[in-house]
Amino acid sequence: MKQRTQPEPVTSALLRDWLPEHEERGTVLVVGGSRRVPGAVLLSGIAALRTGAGTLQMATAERHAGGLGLAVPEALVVGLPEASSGAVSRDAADVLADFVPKAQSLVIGPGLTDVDETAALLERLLPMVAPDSPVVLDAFALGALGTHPSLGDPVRGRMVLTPNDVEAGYLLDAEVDDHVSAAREIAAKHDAVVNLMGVVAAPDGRLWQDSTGHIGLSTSGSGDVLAGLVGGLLARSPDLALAACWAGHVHAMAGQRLVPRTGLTGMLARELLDEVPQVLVELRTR
Ligand SMILES: NC(=O)C1=CN([C@@H]2O[C@H](COP(=O)(O)OP(=O)(O)OC[C@H]3O[C@@H](n4cnc5c(N)ncnc54)[C@H](O)[C@@H]3O)[C@@H](O)[C@H]2O)[C@@H](O)CC1
Ligand SMILES: Nc1ncnc2c1ncn2[C@@H]1O[C@H](COP(=O)(O)OP(=O)(O)O)[C@@H](O)[C@H]1O
Repeated sequence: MKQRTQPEPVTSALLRDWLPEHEERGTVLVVGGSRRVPGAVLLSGIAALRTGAGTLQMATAERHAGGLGLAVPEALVVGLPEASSGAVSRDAADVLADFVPKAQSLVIGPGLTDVDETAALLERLLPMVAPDSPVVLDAFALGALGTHPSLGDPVRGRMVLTPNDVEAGYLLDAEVDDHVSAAREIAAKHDAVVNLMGVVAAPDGRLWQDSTGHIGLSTSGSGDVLAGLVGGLLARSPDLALAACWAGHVHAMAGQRLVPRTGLTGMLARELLDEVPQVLVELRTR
């Protein structure tokens, strides 16, 4: 396929034709959280429910699993062993072996906080993923992939990466000077669809740029919400580029609408979760 030089703009019209109509809603498994950042996996999990997960499973450090279950009664929660650092331990793979192969889409990374434990965990988890299930990698899962690129081999062609600029730097092992070329390089290097700050790149050269969005989206937890939005869409349609463009657009539209109302607060991430359904309704009916 001829490589695009200029990204195609993401528009509501383009996306509306893409919105996955079939309501087959699968199971989304979110793996994340830690002693230090227990809420990240919750933000991703609720976001996945908002965009399409029929069944949500959240796997996180044992000490927080009960609280998650109360916060999201619709979800199944899995308690995972912790490493001494408080991060989810690589031994969590023993517990997750019962869940990973059955998930229609997976989101791994939000709230994981130790790159060595995360890399060792991914090394065992990714080969377990069902052959046609896509995987969203975010946060420390991206740092792990950046330092050990071969971790992605078992799911090559089935990954969506949602890096921020720091994570993109690890994935490239270089400075990020512009989002278009960085997204394109990461997509080619890791054979993955990438959503980097509103630029979506596919390994086959397709490229989109979303002019929506707002600086206010750069706030704690916002990336966890984005990763969950992608995971929920992937439970409805295995089209990686669709999920990355749609999730990014909904995330950006919600942020653009919220910031004037809420200001640049540090609680935008949870407000995004409540804004998403309204944005989806609007996009469908435009
Ligand atoms: N208040 C916070 O700091 C929050 C942090 N969150 C989560 O907490 C975790 C840590 O986030 P921070 O922003 O503090 O992370 P850092 O600012 O320490 O690092 C940012 C990213 O760089 C990469 N990285 C850092 N050190 C690395 C290393 N030694 N080798 C390879 N890659 C490395 C990781 O992918 C990491 O996600 C992430 O899972 C993130 O999702 C968010 O969920 C929300 C709240
Ligand atoms: N200035 C911006 N314009 C548009 N989108 C943004 C902007 N800042 C952040 N975002 C979006 O929000 C996401 C999360 O931002 P980030 O600062 O990485 O939050 P987190 O620390 O939770 O990962 C980014 O991946 C990007 O999609």
